[in-house]
Amino acid sequence: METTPPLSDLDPSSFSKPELVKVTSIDLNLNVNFDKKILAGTVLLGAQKVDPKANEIILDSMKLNILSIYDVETKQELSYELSQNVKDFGSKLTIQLPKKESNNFQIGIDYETSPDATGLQWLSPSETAGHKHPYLFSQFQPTHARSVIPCQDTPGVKTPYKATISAPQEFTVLMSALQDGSKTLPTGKISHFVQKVPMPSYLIAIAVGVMESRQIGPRTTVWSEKELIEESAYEFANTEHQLKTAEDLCGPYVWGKYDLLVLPPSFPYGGMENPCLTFVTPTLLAGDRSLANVIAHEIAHSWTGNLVTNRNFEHFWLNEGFTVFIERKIKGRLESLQSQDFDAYTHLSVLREEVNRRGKHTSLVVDLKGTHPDEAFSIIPYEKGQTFLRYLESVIGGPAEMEPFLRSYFEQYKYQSIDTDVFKNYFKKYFANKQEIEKIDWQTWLHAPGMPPVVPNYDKTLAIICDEFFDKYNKWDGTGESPITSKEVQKLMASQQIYILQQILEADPQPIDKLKQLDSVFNLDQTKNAELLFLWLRICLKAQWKDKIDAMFRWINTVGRMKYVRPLYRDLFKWEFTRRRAIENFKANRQNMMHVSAFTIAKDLNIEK
Ligand SMILES: CC/C=C\C/C=C\C[C@@H](O)/C=C/C=C/C=C\[C@@H](O)CCCC(=O)O
Ligand SMILES: [Zn+2]
Repeated sequence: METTPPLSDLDPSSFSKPELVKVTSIDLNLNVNFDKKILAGTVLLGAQKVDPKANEIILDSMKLNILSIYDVETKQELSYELSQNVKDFGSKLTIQLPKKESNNFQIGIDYETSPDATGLQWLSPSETAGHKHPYLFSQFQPTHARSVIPCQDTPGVKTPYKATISAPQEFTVLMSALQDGSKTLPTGKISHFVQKVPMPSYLIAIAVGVMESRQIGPRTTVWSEKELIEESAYEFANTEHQLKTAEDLCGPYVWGKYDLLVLPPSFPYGGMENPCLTFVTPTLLAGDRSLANVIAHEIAHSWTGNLVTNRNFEHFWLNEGFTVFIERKIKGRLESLQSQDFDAYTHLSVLREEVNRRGKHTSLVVDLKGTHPDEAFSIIPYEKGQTFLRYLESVIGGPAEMEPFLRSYFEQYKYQSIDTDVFKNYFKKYFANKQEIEKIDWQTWLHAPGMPPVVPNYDKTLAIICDEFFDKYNKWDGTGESPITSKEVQKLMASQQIYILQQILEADPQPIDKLKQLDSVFNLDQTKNAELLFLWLRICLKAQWKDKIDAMFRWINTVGRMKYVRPLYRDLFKWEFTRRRAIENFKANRQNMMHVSAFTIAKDLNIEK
């Protein structure tokens, strides 16, 4: 009986042992039941012995109601054991393999999910924009696929998948796969999907809702509820340009379609790189395309993460650091090198805040034994990871050297899952003729906590303009006219306005009268830009501006994106005046949050279950 967190040599977050018998394909046939909030049906798993002596296959599962397990060929029932549930990691499912000559198996599992499956969010009509129909969406990264599918829930295992999903007639079903036809029957609608490219379980995704769509490019359709479809089509109109630029940088796009799904506001992340169908938060809908860099980020994952995948989440920086690095290169090519460097430079202060908050657990490669990846999640693998790659680029002679290397690395490791040593060795081999690589301190960069040991020499043209604005504002005593005017501010890019607010947030708490002026100059109470609103609310909280508290609670009760909600909850918790209300508000709303948000905010607020 397993009672402690998994401790496999390959993945400390999974019970599975693909080194003995590995899953080679997944074929789902599930019915969506909105009344019971469950998915029910069958999964057929293709499996292959890796160790010829193995006689069982080990899977991950979490709160699944397993009804029967059988050999698909002979229909013979297979005996299995489901271990006790280990908090946050689920249960180990051990299935005896049928005795036969061949090393290949087809195992059928009839099962149902639990209404509180951690990987699914079931929304009531009132939680959607249309207020008429329920909605279902998934978020499987890092380890929540096991709450929906009995599988080897480790990024070390990649498989193709197929799915047949039955849902009520008026609903659209979308998955991280290509659509393979659908038919409407009196009993409901049946949709078929096929994903031929092998991928890890965390990239399987499903959304079911009453939606509309608009084609916005030759390979891109944007989906959302009717209420957001026009805004979404406008906001993401540059997707094909971003995708083409990414192909120039990284090589051919192998996934066929690149669709976008704009989810209801409770979606916990900015975006999730589900293949063929990126999921995004509606907080990207700024009205001026200023937050569409998140789409470039998700596009970049089509190579970094989805094609070349971290072997387990201790090497998450291989997914995210590379993705931010490519995302900024896309921006560099589409806008300017100054914008590319501005993004990298200004995110150093976001990185610094997180490094200071987390202290010692801030290395690039992390130890996840006994720690759930959702708990370890932070901006560090993103920003420290991209800083490392930018440093490596400068050491080997710049983009003209680094970009061909990146293409070669993607080509070499596509469809595989790798760890940091694989990358390091490939880099060293590729640049073996360059003496400069001897000076790279791999140990410090990869394994030491803290800020990056070297900060690249970024172009600061766009940042200097912001520094001047900040200095004028900071030196101002708050009397008379504001030294910065709305006319001047409107001429700045949204990212520059964001950076100015970031600096104000980092400075000492501001007098409220000065903040009133700042509000009117930046038009902050009216802004549609969620980044600006987020920083504005934090600045107001830091100033202990009591009149703003109700607005803050209203926002954190509608928006689920953790990037915003977690720091705001932490700030509200820090101030004694709002602490109790923050805890009570969280307790009253946690059942409407996705599992990952409730799990991490509870930890931020020191609340045990
Ligand atoms: C050092 C980190 C170690 C382990 C973390 C592993 C997995 C992280 C897991 O919690 C899931 C992450 C999913 C991320 C999805 C999208 C993000 O890129 C969004 C970033 C924040 C945002 O923009 O809202
Ligand atoms: Zn990412």
